Amino acid sequence: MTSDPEVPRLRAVTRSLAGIPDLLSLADPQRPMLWHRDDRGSVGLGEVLRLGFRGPNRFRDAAEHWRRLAAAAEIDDPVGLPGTGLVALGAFAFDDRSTAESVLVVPRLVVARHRDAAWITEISRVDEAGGSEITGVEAPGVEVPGAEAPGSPARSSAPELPAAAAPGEWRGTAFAPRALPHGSGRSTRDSVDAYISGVHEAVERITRGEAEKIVLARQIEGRVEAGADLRVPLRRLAERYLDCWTFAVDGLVGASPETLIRSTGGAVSARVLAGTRARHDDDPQRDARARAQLLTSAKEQHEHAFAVQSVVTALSPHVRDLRTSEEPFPLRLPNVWHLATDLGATLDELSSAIELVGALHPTAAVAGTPTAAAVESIAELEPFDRGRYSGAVGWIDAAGDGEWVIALRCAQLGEPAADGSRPIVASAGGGIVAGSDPEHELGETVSKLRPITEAFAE
Ligand SMILES: C=C(O[C@H]1C=CC=C(C(=O)O)[C@@H]1O)C(=O)O
Repeated sequence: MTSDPEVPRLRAVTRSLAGIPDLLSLADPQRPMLWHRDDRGSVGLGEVLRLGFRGPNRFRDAAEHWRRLAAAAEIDDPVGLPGTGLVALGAFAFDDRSTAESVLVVPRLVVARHRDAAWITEISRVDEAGGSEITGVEAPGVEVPGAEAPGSPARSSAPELPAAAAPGEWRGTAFAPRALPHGSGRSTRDSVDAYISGVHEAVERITRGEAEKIVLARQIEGRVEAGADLRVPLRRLAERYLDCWTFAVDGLVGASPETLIRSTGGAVSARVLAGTRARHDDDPQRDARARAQLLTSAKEQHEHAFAVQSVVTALSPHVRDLRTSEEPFPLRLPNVWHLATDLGATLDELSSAIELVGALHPTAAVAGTPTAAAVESIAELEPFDRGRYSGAVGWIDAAGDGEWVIALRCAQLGEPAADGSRPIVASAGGGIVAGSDPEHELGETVSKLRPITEAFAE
């Protein structure tokens, strides 16, 4: 711990839990904060600190701020696993010019598990309670069911495992193509037409040699009723998309299959996806054909290779012993097949997970190749600000370890209107390369939107 007058001093107290809690049931029904995959994850409750960043330096500024915050923090953490002690969950915008804020949120309480280990962390501001002696925990000395204090310093009492909020209402959300933003100057009738004409234009740009790959997206929108229990769609995502990270951070909810970077104790890994075919669960032969087509399509392999190369190039200066799976493999999700490549490496320097995210973003899986030309084309051809869609979402701890995925298969909730209902916008896109067919690409976005449209259905 160091003293840095410019950052708030936080205190984090972590204790093991004797049992494994059901994380999802603990989440706030209206403002869930969640990071979850299979037998791993965490739920955040309340907010101790929110840091906002914008512009081209948002990753660098966030990494620097977090480093100072972590250095100044008092951490009482006998558990000592990645994600114990001080943590923040975060979501970053895709574009440098986005009006959407990139955030790091430090929850007041974190309940987490990693396989058979579970813990609870309580975080408080030292300065607010007037000195380093504060415990930041309620009812000091009270023995809390389910929480142990293994050999902890005397001044820390065990954080209290909260009760799950009672189940709330869920009546579903219907989505429709998003209305074109007012004054977008488009001659097209609606956002689906705008997407189709955008794909045509992207293919023309690629044919003229202005780029090799451009990832174009479209949006759909709906409203979530006042008081709706968002744990319902989150649980559906978590139970259905077992190979994905289900997340909820500052109103960004989804289940992403693409690990941008996982960095724990010097080991780094990533999963690159690009190349897609719709699944056909009801027709096994058709499904097998879709899988075979994906694996043998020169166009899909080409599109995938761009994405892998972009990650290898961006990661190489920060790691050694970089290895990739030999050939792209088919990743089966409930809605789509993807071509996937896993990467592993050893961290070569003291880069935090957010610094690695900043080095990698935007990969060719969400922007295209070459990056600058692709990002410009996206800004010109998509009639909306992507916000945090195709940005990064994940968590970081005081050691700089963390897990970050590309914000895909997701939707952003807005602030409540006068009647309490909240707007929600879901986005999905695909890589356009030479020879891409606009109707096929549109169909691919429908498949990629399924996790959200189905999770939010009645
Ligand atoms: C841009 C998206 O997916 C990317 C990730 C996997 C496969 C992709 C593709 O095949 O085009 C995209 O690059 C999205 O889901 O919105």
